[in-house]
Amino acid sequence: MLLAIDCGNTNTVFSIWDGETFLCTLRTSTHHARTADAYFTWFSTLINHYGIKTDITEVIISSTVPRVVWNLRVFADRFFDCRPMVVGKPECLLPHLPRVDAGTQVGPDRLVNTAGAFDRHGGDLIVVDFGTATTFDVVAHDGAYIGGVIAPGVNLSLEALHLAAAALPHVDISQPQKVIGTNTVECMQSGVFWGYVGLVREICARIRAEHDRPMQVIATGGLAPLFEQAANLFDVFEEDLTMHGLTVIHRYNKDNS
Ligand SMILES: Nc1ncnc2c1ncn2[C@@H]1O[C@H](COP(=O)(O)OP(=O)(O)O)[C@@H](O)[C@H]1O
Ligand SMILES: CC(C)(COP(=O)(O)O)[C@@H](O)C(=O)NCCC(=O)O
Ligand SMILES: [K+]
Repeated sequence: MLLAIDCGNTNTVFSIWDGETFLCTLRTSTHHARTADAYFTWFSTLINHYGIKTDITEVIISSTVPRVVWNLRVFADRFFDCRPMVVGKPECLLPHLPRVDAGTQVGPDRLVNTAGAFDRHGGDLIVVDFGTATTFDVVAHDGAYIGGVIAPGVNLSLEALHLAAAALPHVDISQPQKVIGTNTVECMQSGVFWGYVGLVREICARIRAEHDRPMQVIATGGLAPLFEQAANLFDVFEEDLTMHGLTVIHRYNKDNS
């Protein structure tokens, strides 16, 4: 069995893949100081709690936070007796090489999303991932990542208002009923929510105009469903896209090693 680990700047997600389905998905906050032993204590507690029978022999990691990789490597080595594949490292092959400026480091999560989306939908895609940042990954007709857009994340934008302005409270995102807010919280939610709808629409339209081939928009990330309900922004929402991409890259490496 494969343990796929997707470490974002806010959360780290672990999924167990038995070759056909994900047996479970577990989420913890990202902390670079968390030790391999701490990961295992947390992981084994939840696995036992859910009564999941696991036989993990392989691990693949994608991390947007370079500092956590060392402890995750120790975790894989100590508890599953394996050397993990780490996306972005030279020894981890990609089905399609990114076409970007020389020397550019593409976020591994974006390479993984590209692989996952191409496997399911073929090429000419915009993958929108609502994480700490909101990323738009452009997938060419042949499956290569060819660039994209990085925008501040939804919660980051709300938090920035709170941190920078003394009178603005911490607010959770939700879809306001109206655009014109009649209290501070509604005004903030309106600015971020409807501002975001506009951001996604405009960026996708401009990518489409530059790309000059028809494109599908695939959305992923915890907050995507909120926007899916509000406006016709995406063709598909796939919660497990990043995890699927990790299984695709893992299989590609097995087949080509
Ligand atoms: N289902 C959800 N509902 C509401 N907020 C969520 C949900 N999933 C994630 N978030 C929030 O969205 C932001 C991005 O989370 P996540 O997608 O885990 O980011 P990353 O991949 O960058 O770690 C965080 O602020 C997180 O708390
Ligand atoms: C843009 C990101 C911060 C998004 O990370 P996330 O929101 O998933 O935590 C990450 O993909 C990253 O660090 N990228 C490196 C720069 C690039 O992709 O061009
Ligand atoms: K992500």
